[in-house]
Amino acid sequence: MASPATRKSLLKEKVMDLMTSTATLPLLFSCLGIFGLFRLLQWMRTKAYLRNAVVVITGATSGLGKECARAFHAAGAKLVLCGRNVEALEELTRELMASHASQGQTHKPYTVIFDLADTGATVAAAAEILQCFGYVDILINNAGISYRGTVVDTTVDVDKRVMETNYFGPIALTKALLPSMIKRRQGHIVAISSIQGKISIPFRSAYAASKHATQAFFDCLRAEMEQDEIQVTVISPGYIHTNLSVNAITADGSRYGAIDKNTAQGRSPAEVAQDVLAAVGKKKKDVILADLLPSLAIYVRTLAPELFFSIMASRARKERKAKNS
Ligand SMILES: NC(=O)C1=CN([C@@H]2O[C@H](COP(=O)(O)OP(=O)(O)OC[C@H]3O[C@@H](n4cnc5c(N)ncnc54)[C@H](OP(=O)(O)O)[C@@H]3O)[C@@H](O)[C@H]2O)C=CC1
Ligand SMILES: CCCCCCCCCCCCCCCC(=O)OCC(=O)COP(=O)(O)O
Repeated sequence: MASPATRKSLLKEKVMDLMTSTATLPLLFSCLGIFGLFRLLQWMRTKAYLRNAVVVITGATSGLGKECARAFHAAGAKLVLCGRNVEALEELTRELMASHASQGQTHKPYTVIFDLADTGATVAAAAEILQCFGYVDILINNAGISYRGTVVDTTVDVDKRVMETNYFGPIALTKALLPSMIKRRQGHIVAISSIQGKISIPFRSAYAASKHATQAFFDCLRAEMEQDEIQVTVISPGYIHTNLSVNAITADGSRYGAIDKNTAQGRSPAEVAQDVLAAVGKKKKDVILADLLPSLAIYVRTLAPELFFSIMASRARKERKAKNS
């Protein structure tokens, strides 16, 4: 019997033979060529899909929404920027018009001002949005607020406020824009959810519930819309370095007002916006944009729920202890 060293060198020889044989090399180059060609075609299709597309972005005044506005504008999209803060949207419009980030033609964005927590205003805003370019190709439901608090201390009004902004607002806007998309047999709805739309962590009940509801709603919509050729993409990011925690509301409805360590250490919103652009361009259905641990946590929640629940309970104990000490 050959020694391990001899076996290793025999194997190496065989691999080298195979690699350099007249049949393998052309096959290898053909595979690489086909892969390269496939990537090139995919890149060209993505570019064509986004160029001149009418893209509506909610929550464009800050954080991820603002970065999505920059990314989609540079990709040549026709933007409708939505938010509550007129000055912030006007400033962003000026910045985009002055920017030279795109190599191709860019378009002057429209702005539509409304509060997503007000369903009537949201439905009226949809009509205004449709008037901007006459139709909508891509709606990015990005606006949202977070929350921090214990279930027992939190008033139902706070739960409702979070649900209004993160769930009822986006679904009202989606429902108001869908008929025109269906008529054109063309459209793409994007929901910016969260890892917390897949798993629930302690002291985030209202936020996690709103994001789970978002995931469920848009999963149903995707199935229903297939026959009308409307695309639905749900994107679930991990922590992003934005003002989300600063703007979060607490158990009594007051502003949290601080940037959390996890948020501060989160990904840059510009980077995440590039991932959103790529996911939309490739018409992905469900995308997780997070590190290994949160991604693993989703599998643990499904495959070993008891383990996940005990990890969360211990997390709750630790956080409570840290707060009380
Ligand atoms: N940051 C993170 O760690 C993560 C964020 N996300 C999600 O990303 C999305 C964007 O959040 P992010 O950029 O981080 O946070 P920001 O707080 O920076 O941005 C939130 C945006 O939502 C808008 N908004 C909030 N409430 C309303 C409302 N009632 N009506 C209209 N617009 C409103 C804000 O507008 P205004 O300026 O008027 O307040 C702002 O433009 C959210 O859906 C969030 O859940 C998901 C995972 C992680
Ligand atoms: C044996 C292996 C066990 C592995 C399981 C590990 C479980 C680790 C838990 C990880 C929890 C990750 C939570 C991530 C939360 C997140 O990314 O949220 C994104 C947000 O939406 C942030 O909003 P917030 O307001 O909470 O800042």
